Amino acid sequence: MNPSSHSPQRTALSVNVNKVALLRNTRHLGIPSVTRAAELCLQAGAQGITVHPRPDERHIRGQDVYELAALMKAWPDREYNIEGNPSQNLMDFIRQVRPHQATFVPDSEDQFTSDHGWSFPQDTERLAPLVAECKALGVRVSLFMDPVPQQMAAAKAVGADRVELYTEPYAAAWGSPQQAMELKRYAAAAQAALDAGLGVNAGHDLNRDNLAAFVRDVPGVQEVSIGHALIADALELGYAATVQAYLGCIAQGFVGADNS
Ligand SMILES: CC(=O)[C@@H](O)[C@H](O)COP(=O)(O)O
Ligand SMILES: NCC(=O)COP(=O)(O)O
Repeated sequence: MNPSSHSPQRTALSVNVNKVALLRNTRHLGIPSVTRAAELCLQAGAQGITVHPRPDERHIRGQDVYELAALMKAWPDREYNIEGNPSQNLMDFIRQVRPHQATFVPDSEDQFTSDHGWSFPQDTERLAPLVAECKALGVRVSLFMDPVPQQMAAAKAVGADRVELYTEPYAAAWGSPQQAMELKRYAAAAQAALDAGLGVNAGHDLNRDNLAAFVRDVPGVQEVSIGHALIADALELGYAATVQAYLGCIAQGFVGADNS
């Protein structure tokens, strides 16, 4: 891999606070607070906050989306990223809140968790007007994608600014003999995205073990969104120490890529 292919900009960490809301929703007491969690992560240096308000509101609720939007106004140099399926509830939030980034994810209404990306050309006709609407609102669009290099030009053609590489297969292979092959697969997909003129985000099941190698070997990753493992770590370490640990993994990856 050619380290010079990396973006010189260090990968941004966007903390997904879904799982704080999941715990909060098991009582009617308002604790733990989603906005307080986000604020502590931003204070610790996270470059952004991500939410995935699913239609069943199993974790993030509409009110959380609006309260976080208000919080983010006090952090103008940080990014608010809202994920979801634009054929369900996502576009209403985008129109009202106008976050920095909308990440389109092809999940069904009752999906357990995200497990695949968009497919082109099948999804082109459906996505094109929704991507265009986001762009007209001044909202960057990222498309959740499997690491398939051949799909990246089509993601660009539909109007997307970035793709988010779905990293669960990499995370599942981490520490096994398949890890190196998976990293090559993601590196090829990222390079194809960069060659198509897209920015590259990544997320799903990234954690303190697998993050540094991903950032080191996959070119040009502008942003990782991390929720499940990071919030689990925060239960043990606290938000500040956890965010700093994840920022440390990113820094470690950049040093490994000779890119610090
Ligand atoms: C697109 C993606 O990978 C994340 O948004 C993930 O789906 C988190 O959602 P849950 O927290 O509901 O699993
Ligand atoms: N886009 C991925 C995300 O926001 C968090 O995914 P996970 O870390 O909860 O698997």
